[in-house]
Amino acid sequence: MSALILDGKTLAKQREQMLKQRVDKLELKPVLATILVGDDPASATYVQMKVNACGRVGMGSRSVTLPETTSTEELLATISELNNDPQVCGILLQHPVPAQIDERACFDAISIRKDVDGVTTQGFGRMAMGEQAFGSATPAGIMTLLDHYGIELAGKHAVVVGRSPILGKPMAAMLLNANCTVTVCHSRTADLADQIGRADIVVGAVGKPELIRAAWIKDGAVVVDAGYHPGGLGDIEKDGLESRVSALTPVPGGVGPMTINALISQTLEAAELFA
Ligand SMILES: NC(=O)C1=CN([C@@H]2O[C@H](COP(=O)(O)OP(=O)(O)OC[C@H]3O[C@@H](n4cnc5c(N)ncnc54)[C@H](OP(=O)(O)O)[C@@H]3O)[C@@H](O)[C@H]2O)C=CC1
Ligand SMILES: Nc1nc(=O)c2c([nH]1)NC[C@@H]1CN(c3ccc(C(=O)N[C@@H](CCC(=O)O)C(=O)O)cc3)C=[N+]21
Repeated sequence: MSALILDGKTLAKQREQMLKQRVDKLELKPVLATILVGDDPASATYVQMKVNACGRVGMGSRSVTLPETTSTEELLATISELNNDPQVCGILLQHPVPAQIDERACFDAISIRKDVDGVTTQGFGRMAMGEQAFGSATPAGIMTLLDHYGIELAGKHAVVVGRSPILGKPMAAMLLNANCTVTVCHSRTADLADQIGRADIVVGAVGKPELIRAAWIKDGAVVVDAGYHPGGLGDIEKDGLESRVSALTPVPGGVGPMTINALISQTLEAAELFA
């Protein structure tokens, strides 16, 4: 057996063609506002990738950059301006923000209609309850990828490793909504290897290079790796996996491009729904 490669890079490109056609039909071009606080080079690169993706599908973007010393109040004021700007359809606040800022308060200040990155408490709650909401971009992108490749979810045991507000937790809720039986593991999980060994679907969202060992994963599983570390390593060790699992996301070229695609796709939806 050779694993099906869940090629997010190619799927994101295909979906951009469709998005472009939808953008071209709109009278006003949708604008995504990006907010980058501080000067972390990796964050700046990610934000630039999002801005570039907007450009490729014909959407506009507005990049706000704030200094490392920004206070919560200053960031809240910026968000409030963007909430009130009728040209702006979506707001992305790049995580993480500097430590002096109350990130949760700032995420939650984003208008629910403009929360195209799915970071607000209200958006999370609505998504978890199955109401209309924009999902958190990374797990939403993963769900689109799994759906595109026809990966069956109902009745499957999914093990999500990580419970962060924008990745692990919403991922677990989305898989639950798709009728998986979901286990969520985290840093206090006592028997990670055993939990992973029971998974039909494994999602690595830990942020530690190859913490999840290939040997823990059972034959035929679906392996989704959200991690990305220097040297092209993910959160999941891939040695020997390709010949014995049923499907696998590459790193890079798997989850990352789908995250960006989910963000711009939800920005367009916001424009179509609310502009
Ligand atoms: N491709 C993409 O678009 C994106 C990729 N990422 C990547 O995904 C990964 C996770 O990101 P993010 O969720 O933001 O990270 P966080 O650091 O916010 O969360 C990491 C999670 O992993 C858990 N964890 C840490 N150590 C262990 C351990 N030894 N055993 C089990 N669980 C552990 C933590 O548990 P606890 O809660 O107990 O502390 C926490 O819930 C990173 O590699 C990041 O780069 C992130 C966002 C987008
Ligand atoms: N509010 C918020 N929302 C986010 O969605 C968010 C965030 N903050 N903070 C940081 C993480 C990280 N993130 C990535 C997006 C794309 C790639 C991506 O496309 N990576 C390429 C590789 C890129 C390269 O080569 O450097 C790939 O995996 O193929 C990676 C990581 C979104 N994040």
